[in-house]
Amino acid sequence: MGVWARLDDVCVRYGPKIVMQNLSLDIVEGAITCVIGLSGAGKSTILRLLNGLKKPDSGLVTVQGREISSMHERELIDLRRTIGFAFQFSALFDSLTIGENVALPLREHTKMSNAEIMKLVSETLDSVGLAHVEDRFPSELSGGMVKRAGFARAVVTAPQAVLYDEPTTGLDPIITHVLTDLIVKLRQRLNGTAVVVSHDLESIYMMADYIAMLFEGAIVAYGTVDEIRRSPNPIVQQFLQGSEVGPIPI
Ligand SMILES: Nc1ncnc2c1ncn2[C@@H]1O[C@H](COP(=O)(O)OP(=O)(O)OP(=O)(O)O)[C@@H](O)[C@H]1O
Repeated sequence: MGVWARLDDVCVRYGPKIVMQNLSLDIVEGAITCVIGLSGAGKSTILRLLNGLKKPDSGLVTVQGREISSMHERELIDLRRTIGFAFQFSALFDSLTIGENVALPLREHTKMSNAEIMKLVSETLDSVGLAHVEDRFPSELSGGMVKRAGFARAVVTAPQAVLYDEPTTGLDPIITHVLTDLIVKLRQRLNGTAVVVSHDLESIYMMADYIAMLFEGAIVAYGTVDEIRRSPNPIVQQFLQGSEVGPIPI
């Protein structure tokens, strides 16, 4: 199994605060890796490292075999064309229609004609179960539909990898199930890699090929769903059982 991206001995600070210490993690190509952990553990920072939005203070970040931590912005922009990002709150522009929101990456990154763009937008919206909403505005859709539109925008350029930040947070169990299923289907359709930051265990158990658990900026456990569920590590077990993790020495 290939490696899509690798974090190697990465340290990250925000000002004086150390949020990641000597973290190493391989993201397996063609798989769904879920990153779990308590709030503030550094999960979103992992996504930002993977698309070059955050540079590590030390250590290496390699994506598709290229070391990106020392890349210039121009090269990073090229890299980001191959990585879709589904934001936590979808980040759609309220003043643009759903069709125009989904079209944005195509208008920015390709030389496709308007007709080609609108055709692809319509097909992509169809593939996330949102047919015929191109002319509606985000405020006219339900929370679950807005999330789907955010997924459509993340995948419209057929990226090699898609990063999802809390894709199901705040949604009811039925919509959570549908969106989780959609992440699996989109990964298959793109034949690519997905990294999902989530603390929704039901959803993670449904979709994860691999789980990486973060605790205080370090990986405390990594493995398949079964391996993580059977982990003898008390930090993992407390997290899975939903109780607060106390100051356990690691
Ligand atoms: N731009 C920033 N400036 C200062 N501190 C930051 C910044 N971004 C993140 N942090 C801090 O870094 C730590 C890790 O943040 P991160 O967002 O990666 O955590 P997370 O696990 O995704 O949390 P959550 O589940 O709450 O989104 C947190 O303590 C956060 O307060």
